[in-house]
Amino acid sequence: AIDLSVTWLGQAMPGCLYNASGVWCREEEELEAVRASAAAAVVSKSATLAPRDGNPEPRYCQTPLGSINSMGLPNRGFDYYLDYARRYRYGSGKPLFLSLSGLSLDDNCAMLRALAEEGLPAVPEVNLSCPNVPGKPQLGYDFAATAEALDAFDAAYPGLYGVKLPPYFDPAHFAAMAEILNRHPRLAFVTCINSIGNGLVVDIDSEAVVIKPKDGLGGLGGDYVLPTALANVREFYRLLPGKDVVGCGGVKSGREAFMHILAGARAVQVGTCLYHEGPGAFARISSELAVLMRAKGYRSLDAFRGKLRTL
Ligand SMILES: O=C1NC(=O)NC(C(=O)O)N1
Repeated sequence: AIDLSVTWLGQAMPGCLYNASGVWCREEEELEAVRASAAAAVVSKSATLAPRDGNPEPRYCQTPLGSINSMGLPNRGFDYYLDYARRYRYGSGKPLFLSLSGLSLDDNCAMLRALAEEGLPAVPEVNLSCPNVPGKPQLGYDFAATAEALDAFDAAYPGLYGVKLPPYFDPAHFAAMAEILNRHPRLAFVTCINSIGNGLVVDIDSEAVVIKPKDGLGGLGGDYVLPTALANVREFYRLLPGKDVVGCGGVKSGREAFMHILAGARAVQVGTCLYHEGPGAFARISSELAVLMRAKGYRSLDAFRGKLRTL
């Protein structure tokens, strides 16, 4: 039989797939639908301290090659997701991750401290990479600010945590970021990647952009981002010994999930595809991955994780 289970962060997951933060996870009903599906874990929409309406619509658009979004962190506020984490059925064997995207370092630390006080099994995934709050740069592209933030996170939160990284595009940046991340032993995982920020999709019929915020600039997902996502997974898998890399970007079938794991991913998140297909995508992609593994003679993910061949 094919074993798709994953053991990490001191716990076991029944499979390797779950949602990308932001997709099918803003409302409790959505979170519960993911948990009830073949997804192996659940991550909540990035929380800010206070609830947020987010950016004006239209703010999401699907294209033949994926998606563009400038949601602007619409979310129910941290207390809503903390309350869900208090009532979450951890016995289901599916871990709960809480994505945090404070609008300031103080807000991120306040949320981390509040979570720590609860002593819940929920694991924070701190978002260093939202590209869509007007006027706010992606923290993960400011190395000094990231270094300062991680020191503050270590002081605010005693447990294991992860960060959601933006895509990097230069070996010097992979190295610089890895040097910072490797200073933090309780930073247990990085999720690569968030959307490729500030793309522009043009509709030639209307001769206009397709989303309203930022005059049409938004984060790209889907087929557009797969090679960049795989590069970030493979580079950080090599550069962060002892840490896990969660793959995110361009997964729409067993094939891309296989690629991410081959590149080193411990687990794999699904975003754009989930947005359109719904939580049924997890059973389909899992089945496709199992068929692929069987054809290749792999019985578990450990048999091929990180074994991408070079030439
Ligand atoms: O981190 C984020 N990445 C995205 O692509 N969009 C959301 C958002 O805009 O809320 N946040």
